Amino acid sequence: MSTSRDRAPENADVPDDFVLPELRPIWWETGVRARAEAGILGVFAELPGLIVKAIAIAWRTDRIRTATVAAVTVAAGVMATFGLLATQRVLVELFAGGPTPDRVRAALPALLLLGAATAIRGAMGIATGYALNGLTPRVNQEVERRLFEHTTAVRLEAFDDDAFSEGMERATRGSEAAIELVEDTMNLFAGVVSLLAVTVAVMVIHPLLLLALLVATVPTAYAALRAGHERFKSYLSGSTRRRRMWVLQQLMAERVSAPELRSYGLRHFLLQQHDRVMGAQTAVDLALARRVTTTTALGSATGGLALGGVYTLLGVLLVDGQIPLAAAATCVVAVQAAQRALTQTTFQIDRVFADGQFFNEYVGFLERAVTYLPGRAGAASTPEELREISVRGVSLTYPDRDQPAVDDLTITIRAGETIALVGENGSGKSSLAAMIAGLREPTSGVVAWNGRALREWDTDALRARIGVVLQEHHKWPFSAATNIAMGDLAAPADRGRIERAAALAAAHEMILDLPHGYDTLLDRTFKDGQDLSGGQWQRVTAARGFLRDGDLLIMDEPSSALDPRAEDQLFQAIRTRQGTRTTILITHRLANVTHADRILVMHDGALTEAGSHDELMRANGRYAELFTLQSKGYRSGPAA
Ligand SMILES: Nc1ncnc2c1ncn2[C@@H]1O[C@H](COP(=O)(O)OP(=O)(O)OP(=O)(O)O)[C@@H](O)[C@H]1O
Repeated sequence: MSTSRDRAPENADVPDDFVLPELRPIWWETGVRARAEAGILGVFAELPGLIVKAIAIAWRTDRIRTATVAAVTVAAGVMATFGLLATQRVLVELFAGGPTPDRVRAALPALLLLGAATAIRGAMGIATGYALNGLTPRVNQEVERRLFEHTTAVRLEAFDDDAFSEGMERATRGSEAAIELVEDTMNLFAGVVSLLAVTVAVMVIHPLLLLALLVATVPTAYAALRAGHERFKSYLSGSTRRRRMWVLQQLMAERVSAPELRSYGLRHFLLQQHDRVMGAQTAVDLALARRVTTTTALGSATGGLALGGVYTLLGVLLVDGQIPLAAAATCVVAVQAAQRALTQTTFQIDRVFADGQFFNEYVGFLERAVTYLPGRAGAASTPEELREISVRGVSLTYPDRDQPAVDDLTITIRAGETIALVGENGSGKSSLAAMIAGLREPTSGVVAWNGRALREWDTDALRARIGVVLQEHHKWPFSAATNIAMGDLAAPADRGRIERAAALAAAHEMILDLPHGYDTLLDRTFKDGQDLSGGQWQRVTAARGFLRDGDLLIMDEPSSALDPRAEDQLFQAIRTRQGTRTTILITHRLANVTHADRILVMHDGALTEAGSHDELMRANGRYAELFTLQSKGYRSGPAA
């Protein structure tokens, strides 16, 4: 009997229920979704509001360029009207009776006028492009800057709110869409002005021709909008498939999945899933191509028939002597100009609508972000050197959680003390430390620095006095030296200081061994970039905390990935702070906390024991139990 082990995974068929589950809707489809759902009438209803928004950002960013684009576009439209009227004049003269040289001579002034109008219009087109090219990068800068001013200032709580984090992703796309929205709006404006120009010219020549113009252009324009609608609808219906494709593409091409893909022989499995999803997508794309071709063909056919009708009407009017030959010929030119302007306009309407949705996300996000900005109680003052931190009746409950992570906790820490926070996973140590560091605000109670609540001090000045080495540290994509220097960017980057901080964290020798020493770029995404091991990263992170040399240093699990020698070196460095600087140390390696002035034991968010190592061992409580448990592992040798 053959078992699954006998079959090579390369040849195994993929069971149906292995297909990827549906992913949550993706932000970049916002515009598409809204466009597909709005229908053509909905688009027209929302368009004015979006246009006003686009003009408002452009105006705020650069009034001169915005006004230039608008004025020059209108002027170009006026030139287009002149051009058409001049065309008609030329034709009137050319179709008049008499010898040809005389007719050409008579048409010459109008011909010169036509040449001038065309040249000026061309120059204005260049001027609009120039002003627009100068405007959009500035819009981009302004919009992006505003976004990141908010994302870097909001309280950490914002990142716990799913809607906020998702909104941030969308807003990033929205900030890019701002340029497109401004460009689309200006192009739409140009299209509408061209249409108006043709309309005015045609009305001047003969009012009846306006009707002819409408009949000849509306079916094609409607077909273009409908085809656009079909495309959006099809795109939306393929959204789940596309997300699956996207995940599969990542899984098959990324560095992180590469080792398991090979060791479990997942190549065939993933390729088969890819074929399946891609096959379905291709079928949908082909069906769409058929529908779009039919719609545009129908539109063109109707437009062609209408145009035939218009030409017949022109013929009848001509024969009847109601319009001169020149006017009829100009009408033919005008219809062609109107069709070009209409193609531009319909295309831009779709784009303004779709890009406008993204920009709406951006605007909405900024409005929500304001509610997450840190509040201030009165004028904030600059904190003096730490004398005492008091935590009074502090609780913290995370959103969507019933149980508080920290529950009515009160402690006082005096300057120079080394405090160890210990307790089982999830007991609330990191949450408490985050509140002491001013990174999170308590749900109730107060954390005070020298007797005044943290929120009463200037946030930046307060944070400058605190160094935090986080359990979930960030791997900054900069050189090793910069990664450490970031601990105190206010001070000049001094290599000696950086190296001393690195030495305290057992990172100096290790960094010297890197290909470019302290200048080694710590990110493989970049050319010549290197990655570090978990423990090596932890040393760099601790060095950053030492460099800051704050009144208070909070170290959350700084040694979880360190080898015994590095760990010993790190804790010796922490001990040198004792008596002069304040340190809060969170660790599960209890052998490292025996020197602490006080050990605070947390359980389910509450403080259950406090005292020195000897006191807690004598008390024989939870700490003694955990310490004995851990030290037993070191004492007992291999089983006989
Ligand atoms: N951002 C968050 N959102 C929701 N709940 C959270 C968040 N961070 C922590 N928690 C929850 O709060 C509780 C306390 O977590 P905390 O990280 O403070 O514990 P800890 O004692 O530091 O744990 P560990 O020893 O594992 O680091 C846990 O139940 C955890 O699941």
